[in-house]
Amino acid sequence: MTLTCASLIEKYTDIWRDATVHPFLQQCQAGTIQLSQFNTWLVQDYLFAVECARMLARLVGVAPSDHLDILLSGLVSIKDELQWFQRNAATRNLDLNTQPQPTCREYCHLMASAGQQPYAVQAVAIWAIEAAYNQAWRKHSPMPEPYTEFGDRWGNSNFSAYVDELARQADAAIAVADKTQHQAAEAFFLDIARLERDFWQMAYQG
Ligand SMILES: Cc1ncc(C[n+]2csc(CCO)c2C)c(N)n1
Repeated sequence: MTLTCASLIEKYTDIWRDATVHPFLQQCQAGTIQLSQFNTWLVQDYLFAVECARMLARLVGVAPSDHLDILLSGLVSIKDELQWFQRNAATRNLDLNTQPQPTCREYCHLMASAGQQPYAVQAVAIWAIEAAYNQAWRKHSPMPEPYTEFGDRWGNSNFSAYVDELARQADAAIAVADKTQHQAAEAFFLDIARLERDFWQMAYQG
């Protein structure tokens, strides 16, 4: 089977479901999530997003020029998103100057390590990270207040279109990559799916 972003989701249906369906999200939707659980997620996801911005910036350094437009639009969104996290944390009196928990730290290390990979592998990895979030929030939408803005941020159709573009670019890069790169891309996909599940679980444990 030709390796594509869609084929990875198809091959690993159960793993992908566990990455995108979790009691944390279900209880946000039911309005029963505890404040400490939600706040843990918010702070740790901010720390994660900072490292994701660095990963995306490294990708800009190695991407073919016709892939830059999409990647740069992602960087602009992250700029906005980091400020949004900061505003949200201030409203909730949360300190963003916090240590990452082990799962967050492991995920950040994985993103840093992607920098040593060829462009095609990095392109699959960034797609998987963004696609997991897009699908997770979409699968649990609509979110009631006060979580509506969170669901809208990552479940909205503009963000879905961005994720589709990332998949298209990753597919184009992987189509001309060798077997070693295919294997590395698949390994990153699996690590990302596992860490997405663990990240929800980390927040759930408060
Ligand atoms: C655990 C976790 N996984 C994926 C994302 C998705 N994501 C990472 S940075 C960013 C900003 C705009 O592209 C988005 C949406 C996340 N936030 N947290």
